[in-house]
Amino acid sequence: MIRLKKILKEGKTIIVPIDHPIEGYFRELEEPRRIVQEIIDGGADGVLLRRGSLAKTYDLVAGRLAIVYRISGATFTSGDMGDQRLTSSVEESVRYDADAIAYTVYVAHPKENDMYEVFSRLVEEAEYYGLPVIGEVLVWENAKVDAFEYLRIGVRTLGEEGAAIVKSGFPSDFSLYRDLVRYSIVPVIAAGGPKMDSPRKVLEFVKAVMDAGAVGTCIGRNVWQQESPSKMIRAMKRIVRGGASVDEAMSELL
Ligand SMILES: O=C[C@H](O)COP(=O)(O)O
Repeated sequence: MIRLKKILKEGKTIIVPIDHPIEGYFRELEEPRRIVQEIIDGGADGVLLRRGSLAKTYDLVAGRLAIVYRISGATFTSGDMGDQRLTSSVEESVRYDADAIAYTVYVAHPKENDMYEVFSRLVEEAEYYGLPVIGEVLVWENAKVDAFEYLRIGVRTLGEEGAAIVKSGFPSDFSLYRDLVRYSIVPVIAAGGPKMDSPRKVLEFVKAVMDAGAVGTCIGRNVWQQESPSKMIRAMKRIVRGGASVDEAMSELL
């Protein structure tokens, strides 16, 4: 699969998502071109984005970053981020030259099975075009469940249903993350989350997920909410691609 190789170069990847505006107001995303240029300068492998930001930045992205086209979403203002709907199609993704599509399933949500059904249909359709599907699994925030077990089952289910890569959230007990990755039958990349206390914490997190067997990261806010997103990406790359220590990677932030 040529498209997948553009994303998983030598088996590792750094994808930076900027698909957030549906989920709230983010000052840093006021100028998508500025952030995309930072992502390119940092040397990331791909950018994950929606229709509007892609249209605004296509000339920058083309030939420089793999396009991971986000085709699911739920608005923050709807009050239920877990109620993911399809926002595009395989056909449009191919027309936009996407290298992969990304779809999210919220496990423990009352509509979980509907989301899996849509996911499976997308895989079936995307396979025809050689378009990899990245499945994301998150636990619905209103569910009172054992997040680890739900994530582990979700990660495996997405792989069983044909995800090329699974992007996963984390159990609160991080030591269980390795077990979650081990149960997956496809490569796992780490989701990010709200901004951490310091750049070092971000790099410690990247180191921990790589040590636990992830093949890369799909981290947004903790990249583009830094003073220099491109430097942060370079530091992350030292760990993801070079196996550097956190201290070594920190030198990129000076
Ligand atoms: O698709 C990815 C999400 O928008 C998460 O990004 P984040 O690292 O800011 O949580």
